[in-house]
Amino acid sequence: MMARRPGAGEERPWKLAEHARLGKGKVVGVVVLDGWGEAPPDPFNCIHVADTPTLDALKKGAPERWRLIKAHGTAVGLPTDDDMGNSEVGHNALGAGQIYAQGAKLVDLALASGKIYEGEGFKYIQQSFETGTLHLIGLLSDGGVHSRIDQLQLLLKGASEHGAKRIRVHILTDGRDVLDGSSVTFVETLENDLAKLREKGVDARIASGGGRMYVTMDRYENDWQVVKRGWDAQVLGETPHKFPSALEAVKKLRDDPKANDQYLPPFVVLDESGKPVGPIVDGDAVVTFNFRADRMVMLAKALEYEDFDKFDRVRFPRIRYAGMLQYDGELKLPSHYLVAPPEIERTSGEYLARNGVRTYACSETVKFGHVTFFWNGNRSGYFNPNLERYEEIPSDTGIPFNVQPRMKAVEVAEKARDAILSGKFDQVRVNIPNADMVGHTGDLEATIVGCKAADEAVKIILDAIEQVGGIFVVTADHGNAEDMVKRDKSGKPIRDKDGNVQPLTSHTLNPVPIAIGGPGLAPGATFREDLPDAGLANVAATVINLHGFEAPHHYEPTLIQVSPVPF
Ligand SMILES: O=C(O)[C@H](O)COP(=O)(O)O
Ligand SMILES: [Mn+2]
Ligand SMILES: [Mn+2]
Repeated sequence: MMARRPGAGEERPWKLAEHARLGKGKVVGVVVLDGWGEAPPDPFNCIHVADTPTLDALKKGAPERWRLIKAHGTAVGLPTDDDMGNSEVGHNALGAGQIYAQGAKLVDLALASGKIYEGEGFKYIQQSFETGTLHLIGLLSDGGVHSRIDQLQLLLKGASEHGAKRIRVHILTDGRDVLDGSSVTFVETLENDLAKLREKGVDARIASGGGRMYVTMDRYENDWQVVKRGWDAQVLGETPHKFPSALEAVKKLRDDPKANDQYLPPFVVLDESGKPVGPIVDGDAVVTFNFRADRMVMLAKALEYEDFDKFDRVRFPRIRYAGMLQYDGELKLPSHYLVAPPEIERTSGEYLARNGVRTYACSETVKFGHVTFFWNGNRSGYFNPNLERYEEIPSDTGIPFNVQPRMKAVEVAEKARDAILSGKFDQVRVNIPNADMVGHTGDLEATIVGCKAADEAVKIILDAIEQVGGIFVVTADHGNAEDMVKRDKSGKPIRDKDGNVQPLTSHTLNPVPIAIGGPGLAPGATFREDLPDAGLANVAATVINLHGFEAPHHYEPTLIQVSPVPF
């Protein structure tokens, strides 16, 4: 159910009413376990296999304070209930307390109605079509987390019908939100579409490519070299790997036994005379066709900012650039975009800041923006710098996360512990990344180690909450590590003729747990039983209650009830 939003003219005070039964002044620890879903026990359920005494105790210890909530599909604003959850929509829902139609859906609607071609962003890039090339850069898969190939197909068709005569696609192979190895089929599909466009007289080709985790799609400024590798291929047309076609590139590069879609090296496609077919030059138009923000912001900065010192761009072409969406509402980046992003407003972070609640948020780099930027409705920065402190622990760079599966979980938890014990904060919020980041590698052994580290991190935080008489909320943003194998329709792992299974690197459709507790929680506070379909968006009202306030009326309802406890 979409939240009821206040209508025009309806008064919308920022001051929150005091909760009738829950007091103020307790420290509330909010832990988001990234990629931690609930699934039946199974050898491919790494959370089940891992030693996780802290989370097990929450589940078994107080059944009236542990439950499951929905974290995928329409419950988090995605187009359908076949869409797995992800960090962006998950943290948006957790922080905003309301369900917004998300980027994937907004782009679907704009493409279906044709409104995308009437908007300012498209009209802006269209000015380059007469003399320049239209470049489309983004993730090539049907994962639906950052982009969708069917949207790219519609955009290619629509752009050519609206005047684009020369189109170059710069692909990023996936293997993370979809199965490893599927890149070959996606490239074949795209090559077919481009061939059809060529038959219609449009000069359309794939110009460059690379694996998303090694080329372009870094996030939160963890490693600018990733973006530079993409820049060299997409803008300069210069990479060590050169091929006559993208299909050949992907097939040949995958021949290396260590290769996978996520980490394919960058390549460019050459024409018959040995020249790159599509470097980006003055007068061209560029669209980054991912709808999701986090892994496009860095490239958007490189494409848009005149002043830029993150790497040597060598050439800074004068282009017309538009994002599929505007990726950062605070930075207004990029300034041109094809589809207006969801206007996520009146988030719990803003309400709490305006009601004097002091907040500390922390994660390591690869998830830092999740508990800050996504949590606050895709808004970077503080609501009130005097009340908020956001701290980032640098993530490991240059290695896949199965190499160091404990990641910085304990370091993040120790920062949270110190913040809890300091007495300076009312809310201490963290994201613990392991189950997700290691789960995405498809390495089961490493994921089990990662889940154990995440459990240890939770214990450190719960111990600190115990010490200060506080309250905890432990939940997750979507599933991942609880199901690590490709299954058939009946749920059985699919085995090839040698008995091997294929690891599932993506998120899942599973619900996630939420647990509340701590010495500061009112004895009569338990989960309600009248909200069987509750999802992540119900968490914000819950957290606001635990700070001693009633939640705003237009929020999804709180998960808790408080019965008076007789003396
Ligand atoms: O960007 C990624 O790492 C994956 O596509 C999605 O993972 P996340 O939604 O947990 O960030
Ligand atoms: Mn996540
Ligand atoms: Mn993930």
